[in-house]
Amino acid sequence: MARKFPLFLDISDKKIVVYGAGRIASRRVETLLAFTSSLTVFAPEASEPVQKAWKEGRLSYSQEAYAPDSIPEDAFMVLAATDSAEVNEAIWQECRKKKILVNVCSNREHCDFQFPGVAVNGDLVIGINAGGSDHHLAKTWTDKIRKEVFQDGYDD
Ligand SMILES: C[C@@]1(CC(=O)O)C2=NC(=C\c3[nH]c(c(CCC(=O)O)c3CC(=O)O)Cc3[nH]c(c(CC(=O)O)c3CCC(=O)O)/C=C3\N/C(=C\2)[C@@H](CCC(=O)O)[C@]3(C)CC(=O)O)/[C@H]1CCC(=O)O
Ligand SMILES: NC(=O)c1ccc[n+]([C@@H]2O[C@H](COP(=O)([O-])OP(=O)(O)OC[C@H]3O[C@@H](n4cnc5c(N)ncnc54)[C@H](O)[C@@H]3O)[C@@H](O)[C@H]2O)c1
Repeated sequence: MARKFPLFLDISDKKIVVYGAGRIASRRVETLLAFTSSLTVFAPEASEPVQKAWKEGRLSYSQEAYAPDSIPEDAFMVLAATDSAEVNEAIWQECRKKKILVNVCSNREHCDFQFPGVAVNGDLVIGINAGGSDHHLAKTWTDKIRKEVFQDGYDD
């Protein structure tokens, strides 16, 4: 796979739609909430952290499964993160048709962009990507960098 270019986007006022609210979607929602409050989550069942964020008014949540041809035309970015590869593929197809940026967590070939490991501390934002072929490498470096960022990282 081609090496990916890190792009630091202002997504604070962009509409982002996430399908799924399980382990993977919740991890990604938590990351995104550090950058935007314009997030809508669709899933029949939502994890505790997603429900909590919803009750706190930090995101919108609809307890609905993905329905064909329902993705908002004005969505800037969509994450297909359900536990059904078929549903994720259908979301991918619809986004391609509507020219919406899409990430499919179950198929790295169907990602306009890959979701990075992220470490944030104030204005410092570090995104990690290992190309998609070694998820453990991405996780190892994300864990390492997060530790560094939260220690006194300014000492040399
Ligand atoms: C960085 C991070 C961000 C995040 O997810 O938040 C991330 N994956 C993380 C962890 C992780 N991923 C997987 C496991 C279980 C591994 C195991 O058990 O062996 C673990 C470990 C865990 O979860 O602990 C499995 C997996 N991952 C992908 C597929 C599908 C495929 O490869 O086709 C499958 C098989 C699913 C299945 O079996 O169906 C695909 C992608 N995962 C990506 C990102 C994208 C770029 C990756 C890169 O940089 O190289 C990419 C390519 C596309 C995308 O989704 O954007 C996060 C680490 C940071 C953190 O932990 O915070
Ligand atoms: N990219 C990654 O880093 C990574 C890592 C591990 C697994 N995965 C992939 O992620 C998928 C999801 O894993 P998980 O652990 O989050 O699953 P999970 O079982 O914790 O959550 C699944 C979620 O999908 C929702 N859902 C199911 N059908 C839906 C539909 N039709 N419309 C909307 N939402 C729907 C459920 O309500 C639930 O919220 C796995 O199947 C695997 O393919 C990706």
